[in-house]
Amino acid sequence: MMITDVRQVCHPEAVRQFDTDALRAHFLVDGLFDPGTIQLTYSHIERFVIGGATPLATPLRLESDRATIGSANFLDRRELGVFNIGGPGTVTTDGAVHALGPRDALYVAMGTTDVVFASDDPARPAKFYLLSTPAHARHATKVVRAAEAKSLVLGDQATANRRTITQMIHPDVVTSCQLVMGMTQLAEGNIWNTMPCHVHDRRSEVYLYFDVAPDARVIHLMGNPSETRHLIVADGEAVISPPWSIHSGVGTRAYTFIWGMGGDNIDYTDMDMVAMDQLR
Ligand SMILES: O=C[C@H](O)[C@@H](O)CC(=O)C(=O)O
Ligand SMILES: [Zn+2]
Repeated sequence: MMITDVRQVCHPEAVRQFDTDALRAHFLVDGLFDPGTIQLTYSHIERFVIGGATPLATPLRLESDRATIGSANFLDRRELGVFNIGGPGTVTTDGAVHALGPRDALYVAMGTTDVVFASDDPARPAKFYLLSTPAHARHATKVVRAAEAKSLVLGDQATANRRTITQMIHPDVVTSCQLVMGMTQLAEGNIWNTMPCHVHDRRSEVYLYFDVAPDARVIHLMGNPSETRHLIVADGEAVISPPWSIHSGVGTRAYTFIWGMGGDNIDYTDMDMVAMDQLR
């Protein structure tokens, strides 16, 4: 499988000059859930691979790309987080079948040679969101059900950011090398995700927005706190957040997103809050 979408690292001083098309070309990832395909984007930010697998009647196998990944199997030196945002399906890792219902996740260990995605019903396909980072130790492959993960309810209706944060690939739930992932669901009538916002220069992050109604959008905020930019994001689209960037968003109505991080530590709370008067 050839990975044709490769994103380079951008210096924040360069990003200041980007127009809308350039910002989207560098930081927005769309087309992830093209039915019957696996889509992969390689980012030199944290060497994330961001992907979607949407199997129909034929199961789909995750293959490496020697030129991009540099190893025979995709996970020879990587770990993988899989979140199912579609109908029920299975992920088979080296012959072990893991059933993933809607919103369930799977941590896949480094060194797994064979990963196959399937849908239970092609008429209601599973949609597997994939996020992979380099890894240097093998930890156990583990299914994480949303109901069994760690949940936090944050924010208030008055500030329109009442939301449930479910920490799924998190040190209290599953052991990983550097990958930390979870899901944040906005309560009905709430639209802001993380605001006041933060940066964490030690780690980069990717947001995948979903449960976005066809006629709704999320205005994703990025950039240096004093030099913000925005991306208008539709359902099933992801945004790469460099280490120097804020990552926050406001929807035209409630939505859900999966956040995933890689970098220098796995401490979810390691964030540098940005004071409101620093934002421009
Ligand atoms: O570093 C942590 C991440 O930015 C997210 O987990 C934030 C988030 O889900 C939220 O506030 O709604
Ligand atoms: Zn963050």
